[in-house]
Amino acid sequence: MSPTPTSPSVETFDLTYTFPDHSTGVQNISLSLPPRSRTLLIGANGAGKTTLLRLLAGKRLAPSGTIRVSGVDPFADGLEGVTYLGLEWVLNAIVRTDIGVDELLRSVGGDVYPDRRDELVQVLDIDVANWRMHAVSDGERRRVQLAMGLIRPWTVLLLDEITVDLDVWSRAQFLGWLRRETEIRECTIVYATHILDNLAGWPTHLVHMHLGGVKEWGPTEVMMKEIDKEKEEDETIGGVKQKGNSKLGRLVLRWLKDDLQARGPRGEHRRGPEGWSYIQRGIGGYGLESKAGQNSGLPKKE
Ligand SMILES: Nc1ncnc2c1ncn2[C@@H]1O[C@H](COP(=O)(O)OP(=O)(O)OP(=O)(O)O)[C@@H](O)[C@H]1O
Repeated sequence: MSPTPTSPSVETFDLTYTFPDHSTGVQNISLSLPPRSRTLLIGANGAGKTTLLRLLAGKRLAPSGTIRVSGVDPFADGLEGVTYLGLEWVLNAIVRTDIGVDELLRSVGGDVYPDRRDELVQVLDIDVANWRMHAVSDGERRRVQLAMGLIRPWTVLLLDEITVDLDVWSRAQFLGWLRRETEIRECTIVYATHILDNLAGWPTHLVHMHLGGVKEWGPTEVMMKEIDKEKEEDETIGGVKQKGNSKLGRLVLRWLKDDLQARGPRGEHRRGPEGWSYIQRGIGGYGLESKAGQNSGLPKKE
């Protein structure tokens, strides 16, 4: 018999995951995100956000005792109520076929939860009567997909950036709806995103990931303290003056800049007495040096 889920908290205990090719996906992650929290996972490309979300969703096997979602192991117990919306869900072929939105929403429980269906249709501005899925824009298709994924009431929602196609207004409406969900019922959200528009004031918690680990995490107001004290600076990044960014935006830019400096350039080439060598700078191979450059199309010894 599967255990009875408790309140929707998300916890990891010194969680480390190694891919089948022996590279490290995430390492030594300990988090405790309370029920009704809205957590943003922040980190550069390759920091480990998707890997962590997939582990939380029970889609990858974590070492026993390292994850508890609503008090149970999501892989072993296949917890009801956990919704994971990520790339594989977005790529589902059905949403490109000649099918009407009404039929599609019915197929995922629209008639069982009519109030939620109507609310999502309104928030996401979906034309149920006229849209056919083979003839809608990318953003329109994404809105229908979001409605499909969210109609059934979830207790833990794991979102891997899937709002990229939404226009700014629709995304703001959608984020507001997610926020209300955590305010009116017992549910929890973990959201990995690079897009910080309209997110100021949204997250209750921030998790900063770097090279598969969590560098820092905690309630947003604690994490923002450092930036709250500062005067807005005119920092220039990529030749553009960064005036006007939200405090959250400034904090994240600083984190990513520090992370990049700490990691160093990818695949740095170094020329030694025996020719070019290649310094691997990934999670699994940080700082390891090999002679890959000699046979790999990298610059050759002159
Ligand atoms: N199936 C896999 N096998 C081996 N390594 C993988 C696999 N999937 C991802 N990785 C590696 O694990 C690391 C973390 O990847 P992950 O997709 O979790 O990053 P991310 O933070 O979600 O990045 P992004 O912001 O680009 O989506 C990367 O270095 C990636 O190359």
